[in-house]
Amino acid sequence: MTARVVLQSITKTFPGGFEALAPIDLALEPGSFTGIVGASGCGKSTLLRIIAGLETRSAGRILIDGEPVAGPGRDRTMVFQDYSLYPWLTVMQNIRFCRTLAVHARNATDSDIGDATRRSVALLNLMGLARVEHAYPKQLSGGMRQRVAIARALMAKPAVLLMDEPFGALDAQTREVMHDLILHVKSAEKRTIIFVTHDVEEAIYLADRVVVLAPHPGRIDTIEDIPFTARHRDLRLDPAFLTLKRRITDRIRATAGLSGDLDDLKTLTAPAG
Ligand SMILES: Nc1ncnc2c1ncn2[C@@H]1O[C@H](COP(=O)(O)OP(=O)(O)OP(=O)(O)O)[C@@H](O)[C@H]1O
Repeated sequence: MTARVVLQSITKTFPGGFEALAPIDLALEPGSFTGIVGASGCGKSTLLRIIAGLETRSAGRILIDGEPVAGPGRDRTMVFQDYSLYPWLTVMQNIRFCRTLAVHARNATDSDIGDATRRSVALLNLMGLARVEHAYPKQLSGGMRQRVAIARALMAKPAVLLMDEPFGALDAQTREVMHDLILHVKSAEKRTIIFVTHDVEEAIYLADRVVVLAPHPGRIDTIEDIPFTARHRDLRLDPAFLTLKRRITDRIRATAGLSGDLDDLKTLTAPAG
């Protein structure tokens, strides 16, 4: 299950009058993977939270497969940087938690329970967690915890998966493993994915489209279609990849009012002689 997501003139002004988002218009095709990047404070998380229904919008509409949505719904789930797992539950119990509540609330049949069990086992395998099914979050590495959080987010078969800096707290090697895992999830699960990150390289590697937001107020600056069809380790060293990375990084710096790049800075600050 996947969905077309349309943002129509979404704005956000926080109480007190701070304009975080100017009108944002964006259409995301079913099964697409959109990376959102931009300078710190440009409104990436605010936009994602509005799509999730965790933050109110000041104006505009969100359409999921043509239907306007207000507030959170099971069609959209979110993965945060800090895992937000329940420490007193095992890996499997964490993955099943929301589903267990939903099943009890609906006076579930044996068939509902059977479906939920099959789904959680499939996700456990998909995320490479079978070995740690009975472990508690504190016994896991950061990468493993984030796998649990992703599996939990996928449990309800959301049409839209929202990810806010999900790998921001992980070391470089673990991030690379997670990148390939999330691409595997994308091909296995076919969700519409929106992924916020500070890391331009990560956005290009994962996404088929990268949206650059400009700050003050947050608005779309540029949209880059990512032309690479296959992902592999060496892609990050491909000249076309590096050119794209440079172009997006330059846009972010320009929108933040930084004109020179780091090489200029080194030249300027290098000792004379
Ligand atoms: N509850 C709030 N009340 C007032 N201002 C807020 C609130 N939440 C966020 N902001 C402001 O809105 C702007 C956008 O914040 P947001 O967290 O969405 O940016 P971001 O691009 O995700 O930032 P970062 O990259 O640093 O995580 C920032 O200037 C922030 O200070």
